[in-house]
Amino acid sequence: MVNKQYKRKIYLQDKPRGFAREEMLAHFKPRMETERIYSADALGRVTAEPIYATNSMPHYHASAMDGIAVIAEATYLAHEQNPIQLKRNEDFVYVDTGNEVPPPFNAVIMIEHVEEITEDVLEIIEPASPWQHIRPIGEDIVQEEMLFPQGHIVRPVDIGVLLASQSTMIDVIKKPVVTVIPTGNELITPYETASPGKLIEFNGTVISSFITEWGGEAILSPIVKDDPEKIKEALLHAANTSDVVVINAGSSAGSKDYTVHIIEELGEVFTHGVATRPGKPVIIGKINETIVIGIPGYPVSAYLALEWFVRPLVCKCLQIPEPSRPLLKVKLGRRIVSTMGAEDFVRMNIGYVNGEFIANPLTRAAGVTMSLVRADGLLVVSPDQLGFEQGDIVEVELLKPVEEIKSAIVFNGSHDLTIDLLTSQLKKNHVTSKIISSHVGSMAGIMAIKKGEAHIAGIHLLDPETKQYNVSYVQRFLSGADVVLYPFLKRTQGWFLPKGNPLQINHIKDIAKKQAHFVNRQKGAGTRILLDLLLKENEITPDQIKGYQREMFSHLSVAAEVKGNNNAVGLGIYPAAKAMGLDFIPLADENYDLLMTREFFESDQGKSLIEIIQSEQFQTQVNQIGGYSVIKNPEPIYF
Ligand SMILES: Nc1nc2c(c(=O)[nH]1)N[C@H]1C(S)=C(S)[C@@H](COP(=O)(O)OP(=O)(O)OC[C@H]3O[C@@H](n4cnc5c(N)ncnc54)[C@H](O)[C@@H]3O)O[C@H]1N2
Ligand code: MOO
Repeated sequence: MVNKQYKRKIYLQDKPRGFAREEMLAHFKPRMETERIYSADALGRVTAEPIYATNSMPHYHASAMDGIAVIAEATYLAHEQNPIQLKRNEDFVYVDTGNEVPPPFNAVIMIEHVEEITEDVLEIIEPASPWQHIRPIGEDIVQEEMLFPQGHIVRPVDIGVLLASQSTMIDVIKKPVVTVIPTGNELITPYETASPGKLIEFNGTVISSFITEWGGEAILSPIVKDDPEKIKEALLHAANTSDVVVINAGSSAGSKDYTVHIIEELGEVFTHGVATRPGKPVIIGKINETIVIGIPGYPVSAYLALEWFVRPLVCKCLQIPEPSRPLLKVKLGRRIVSTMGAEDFVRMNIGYVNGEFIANPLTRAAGVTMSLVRADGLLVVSPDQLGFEQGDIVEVELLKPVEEIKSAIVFNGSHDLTIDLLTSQLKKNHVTSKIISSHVGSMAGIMAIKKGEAHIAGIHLLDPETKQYNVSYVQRFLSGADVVLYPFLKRTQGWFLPKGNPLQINHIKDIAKKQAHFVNRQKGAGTRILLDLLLKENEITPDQIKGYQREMFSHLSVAAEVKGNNNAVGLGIYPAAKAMGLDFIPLADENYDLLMTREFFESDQGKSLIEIIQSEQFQTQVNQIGGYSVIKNPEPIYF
């Protein structure tokens, strides 16, 4: 059968997110079904009815101590001058904690308060009051007492109470069924071999995991190809078997983005496009009584849209309020620009430096999943705002616990593989410590220290005049600041070449001559400064270097780029070349040092870091990488 032609839809709406959500919720009539389940399996489930205790706890009078059960009235005359003797089985019985206190006994005396005359005769010198050290029936739970109202989310302690009172089965709200359909001709499973143009399908599993975490029952459909008939079939089946359907990708304006037309054909579409960045191309519609949501393919957009639109539906089904995140006031380390008319969601790194929470935006690219892994918070810029200035105090939604953010060491500047080793060693020695690093290049690292945004910066900046590393830069840019330069590593810089060096590059002049594709680093990176110096020394201008304008942000990304292109060449450190299996021609040894605020250097965290750096274990690990040597017990340089 020939597929019906669907016209490419180019103009998306810019509907306010709140409006789209309310409109969607108004259309959604949850099934309100309940089910009876074992209390032992009820973790995280929502009670459908008030729950009453089936039995009391304790369900008999129980001794609260190890000792003897007595009749209180028979002990009243006991005192130091008038010890009373008690006969076993007549006046007392031995009881342990939790044993029944049998009638007619009505009090317990702790074993350490009795004197043993013989095994069967004891003496006491203090009276017991009625019911002392006894847990009476129902002390904890009384039969028929209401344990939980309806709408209660069952926690581990709640399960204890349910079982203790023999309320072994309870009625809970049925989990809403959410079917997740990943679409796209280009998608393969993570277990297949990847090749250019083939994308690994992971959104489906992430989306399903979110739904499970929120209390829904996720059904992940197999990948559906960009074929209108196949999509229609999958949507119809899902709509018939679910409360909510999430269809991923194909939501935008691409030539194969049919989803919106198909939903329109099978039901109705309320929204196509919301006024948010990212996350704009969202589709919201309905097939019969099932809400269908098309969420954008880009992972960050997808997960945000899922939280905006699918979570409210799950919560509505479960009749629970939507949780909100804690907020934290932070100072902005950088200016944030936002588009007028759209709500902006900016992933933020937050550091606690010099007693202040400083937040900096992470990449805004919607395809960078690591940004969500790394983000400490989310800054929401409302549609009527053009953004914020550096230094503004703003409120961010927290994605991580504030204690974790507060105890993190903020590392900035140039990236080095040994920093990852340092991070893991620190984590091993001090479980509560961690290093969060953003790789912005040496110069930006110096600036971050200057602005109070980082505790440490890794720097390797060659002064073209003195041919010395780092010191003159710190003097120039941080004069008067209370900082310490800790000499850390010597590492080998050199040319990155595809295996076998196909273009036979042996010198910087060869790069220009042979028109090799050079993979450059960003301005301010130490490696870039080295390159610019080499160009100058050899009287080569940047326009003679192909690829000079395009900048990468780390040694590893340069190496990855060189690996993929036989005409490419890059400049960087040996371990990155080794990691990617490239050829490497050494050029120079450089100093990679750690610039720290003096406050951090002298703090306990600073001291443990230095201790790790100077440990034999760490130095052996670093030597094993190759191309490195850690400087042993250097003199810190104060400015
Ligand atoms: N001309 C225009 N192009 C695009 C627009 C636009 O307004 N005009 N919007 C852009 C925005 S914003 C987004 S977001 C995306 C949304 O695209 P789709 O929802 O149609 O998704 P695809 O194009 O199929 O995929 C985009 C991208 O997402 C990743 N992806 C998709 N599915 C999965 C999956 N199951 N697992 C993991 N990753 C997935 C993948 O990287 C795709 O390349 O459109 C822009 N274009
Ligand atoms: O709106 Mo898209 O969802 O930026 O990535």
